[in-house]
Amino acid sequence: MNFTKMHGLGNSYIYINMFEENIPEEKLAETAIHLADPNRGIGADGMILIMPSSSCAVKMRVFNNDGSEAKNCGNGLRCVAKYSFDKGLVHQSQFSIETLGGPVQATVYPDEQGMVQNVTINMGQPQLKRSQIPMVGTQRHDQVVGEQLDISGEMVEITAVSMGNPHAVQFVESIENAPIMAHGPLLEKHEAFPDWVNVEWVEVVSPSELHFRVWERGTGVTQACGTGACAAVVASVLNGYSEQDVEVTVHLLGGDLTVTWLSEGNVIMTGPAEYICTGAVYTHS
Ligand SMILES: N[C@H](CCC[C@H](N)C(=O)O)C(=O)O
Repeated sequence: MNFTKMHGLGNSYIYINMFEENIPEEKLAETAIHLADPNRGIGADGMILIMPSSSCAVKMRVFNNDGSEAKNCGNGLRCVAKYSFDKGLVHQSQFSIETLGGPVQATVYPDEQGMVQNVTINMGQPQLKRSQIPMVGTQRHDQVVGEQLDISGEMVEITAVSMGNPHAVQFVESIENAPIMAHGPLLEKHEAFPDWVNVEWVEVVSPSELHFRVWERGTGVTQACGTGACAAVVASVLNGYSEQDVEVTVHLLGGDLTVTWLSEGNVIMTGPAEYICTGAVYTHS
């Protein structure tokens, strides 16, 4: 089976062009685990399928390296957009991409050689209701902003945002001291999140500049999380650290994204998308 490995700020996935390849539905999870395995496969944060769509130009499906499927992936969307334009799956520089979390709008910026370096994705509106995260619990408010959560006897304060996939954002004084390895796994599978959750820590530099780290659901620590960066900016506005219609630079481990939460509702994310390699991989029959 042919593949293309790509990354967005070091968040890498094995991309399969399903216009040319086929993986049976019941084999998708195990194939993602195999391809992402650095010892027995290729090595990446997961697998992303680029598929025909009946409603958009192309469709994206995302699988973490534990085989779980996610409804959205910001770094993946930028790479899907680049691949689709470069390989002629689409012929305009603006087009729609179907995700399990709903359609998004991509804009690619080809350079003089016609190759795409940067991509903007209109991610649509964040979901903020407790039931939309989803999050369970007996709290009164329908939005989860600065809510206390008990993780093995330690209280943390989280703001929950869905970008099609769930995120729990914490604001910390110093990103360097964020307890990522200690708290990440505990929060990822916390009973308050029936579908588990992506966990982010944010240090506010200014209303237009954030430091960001992430423990991803189904993967663990990654270099970058595009939907997480969007969730972090939305949470920063909800907590009064930033404002809508202000372009925020988010410093992730793997590099920077710019994110704006427009007052009309949509979240706009811009950043790079890069090829690593292409090849053929042996898959178990
Ligand atoms: N781990 C995520 C999927 C990948 C999202 C991330 N890599 C991004 O760039 O948004 C989840 O289970 O919701």
